[in-house]
Amino acid sequence: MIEFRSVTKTYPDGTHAVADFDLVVPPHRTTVLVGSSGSGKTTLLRMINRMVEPTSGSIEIDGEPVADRDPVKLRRSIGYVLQNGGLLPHQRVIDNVTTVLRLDGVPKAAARERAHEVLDVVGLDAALAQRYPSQLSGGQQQRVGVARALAADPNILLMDEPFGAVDPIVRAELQTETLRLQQELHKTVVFVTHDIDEAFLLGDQVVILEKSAAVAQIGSPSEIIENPASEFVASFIGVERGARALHTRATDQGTTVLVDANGRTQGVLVEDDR
Ligand SMILES: Nc1ncnc2c1ncn2[C@@H]1O[C@H](COP(=O)(O)OP(=O)(O)OP(=O)(O)O)[C@@H](O)[C@H]1O
Repeated sequence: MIEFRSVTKTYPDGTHAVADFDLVVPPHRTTVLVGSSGSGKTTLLRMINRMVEPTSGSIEIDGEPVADRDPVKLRRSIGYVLQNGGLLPHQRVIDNVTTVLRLDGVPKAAARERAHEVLDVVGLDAALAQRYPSQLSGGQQQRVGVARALAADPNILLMDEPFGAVDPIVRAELQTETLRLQQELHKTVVFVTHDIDEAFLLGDQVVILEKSAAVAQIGSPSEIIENPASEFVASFIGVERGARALHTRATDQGTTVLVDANGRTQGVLVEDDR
């Protein structure tokens, strides 16, 4: 479990990135922080692994303040995936993936074996291990980024807009892959995005943020869609737009279909006991 208690972050230039933030991140689930640009998502994420220090308040992992941990060891114990993969361009894929293991003192052969294992887990062909990052597609680079984050088998995985830089088709593929991985691995994932559809797809718990990381609503996707806490949330999740605003329409065949705000039929209404 990760817990934020009354956390604030004011950058030296006076920007209030985070003001009095509280959150419990449950273990083995995916928590998604979603909000517009500048709402403080990245700052929150980076305070978990001490890449950013809070101005006040505390962050605890399983009851222990991260401030009491050695920052370097803490960082190595937490998986971190960045938007552009964050891969070292002059190192082959295999060496990118083994970096943290080697720093942790794992012998070379064992580290390589583990790297091949995680590359397989994220669905990458073993032949790609010898390539340099620039010889991979954007989607493949992101998979390597995930493999590298998983190599040391951390309990916690931080993902900062990991699919922001790939095209919509690859993005959808990587999202599906993330859901599959999480069903297998049950990590405690904190995922940052500005895309509400991605948040609803991946999040067990979704945290909608306004300016300075003010919490607009926390809940499961169903809870938020069924009961938006404010006008801001309703508008942010697009209650009146697209696929979130479904209307029933009777067809000539006597069935009832659901039609979205653009007039496109999205499905058939089926009565059942669920
Ligand atoms: N090192 C810094 N120095 C000063 N201000 C900063 C620094 N890093 C971030 N900020 C400011 O803090 C606020 C929150 O930034 P942050 O990157 O956490 O937001 P975000 O929600 O992740 O945004 P985005 O989606 O654009 O990445 C912004 O106003 C930003 O300009």
